[in-house]
Amino acid sequence: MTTTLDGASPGDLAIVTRGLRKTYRSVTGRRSVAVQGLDLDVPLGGVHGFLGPNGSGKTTSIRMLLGLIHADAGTMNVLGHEIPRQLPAVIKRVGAIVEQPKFFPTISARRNLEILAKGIGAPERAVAQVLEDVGLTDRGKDLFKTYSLGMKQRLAIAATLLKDPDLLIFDEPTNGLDPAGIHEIRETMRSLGASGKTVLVSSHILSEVEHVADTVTIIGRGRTLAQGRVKDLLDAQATTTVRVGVADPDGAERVLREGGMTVVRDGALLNVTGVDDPAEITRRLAHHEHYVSELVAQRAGLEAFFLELTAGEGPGTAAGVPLPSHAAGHHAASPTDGAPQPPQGPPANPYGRPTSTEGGEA
Ligand SMILES: Nc1ncnc2c1ncn2[C@@H]1O[C@H](COP(=O)(O)OP(=O)(O)OP(=O)(O)O)[C@@H](O)[C@H]1O
Repeated sequence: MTTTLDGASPGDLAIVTRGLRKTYRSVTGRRSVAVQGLDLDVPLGGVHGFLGPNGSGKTTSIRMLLGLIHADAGTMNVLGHEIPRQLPAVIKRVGAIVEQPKFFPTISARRNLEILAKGIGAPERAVAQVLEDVGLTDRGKDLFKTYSLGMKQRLAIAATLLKDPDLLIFDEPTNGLDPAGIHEIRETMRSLGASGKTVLVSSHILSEVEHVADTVTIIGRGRTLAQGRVKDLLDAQATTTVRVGVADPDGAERVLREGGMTVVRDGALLNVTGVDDPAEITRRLAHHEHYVSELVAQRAGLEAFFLELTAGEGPGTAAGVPLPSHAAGHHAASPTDGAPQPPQGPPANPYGRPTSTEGGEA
């Protein structure tokens, strides 16, 4: 199924892929489809989350977009240029962190950037600017080896900014960081998106996308499951749980069940689903002389939506799941190969790693 960002015209999009496909072949000759018909629409400006379980094809897709590996089929367009044919014309406008960049540990962060700037032909004045962009101006003189992991990652982002790119692509940029480091990177991504750049950030961490991204593409098994504005995807969720506190939870539970609602007990509290309007709960309980002391409607988060969408979409599964009718979307390079595989049962852990990652391009 194809989902595209609602109302977006090609001129509004930083990245467009259609039917993108990549198969890997393992050393034993086994083929596995890493990306199977990915449709990706990334709007210009802002942060776009590229969300999927481990092994769902995010890195492979990004590598194809950056011309690091070949696609088997499909089309890619980055900033209006056909990839890979017109890659040389656009690559200067793209900054990416796909693997950890190497810095010299015993020289300062600033000096590292100066060396890099010289190497890529960026003006020297860009160094001060990018240090400021990632909030490292005050620590620029410090040796790289004294940096925390979060600061190292921010320096990596600063390096991608030297060319003043329009499009930034970060593959799992917060991996391995502690909460403070994650916070730093999120802030940096948000401010880059707010400054008008397009940031594509891949993640298997739902809260990352929920907190940072304006729009999101959710993938499973190398295919687009849903795309859209994060807010729209959340707003469209039907499942609302209402948390209810009453003096007599047993009696209230009975009354609500008789009314066709689903009730799950949480100690003295009741978690109620299966009701369109929470007011219906208070009405029904009051009618039976149960008076509500607490009532909180809790919308399921992106996490619940993601788990619902990707159920049965663990590595290797070809089965699809229905998309929400509103689903729309948008944005992203060493992989292997494969042919379509028959649907398999849902994995015990939707975030489980694939059992085999060996292989090369088919
Ligand atoms: N070089 C390779 N050779 C063979 N198979 C590969 C290779 N690279 C990736 N794969 C397989 O392709 C599938 C997609 O992997 P990919 O790394 O693109 O997913 P991902 O969504 O980025 O996962 P993660 O979040 O774990 O990084 C996986 O099943 C993976 O094992």
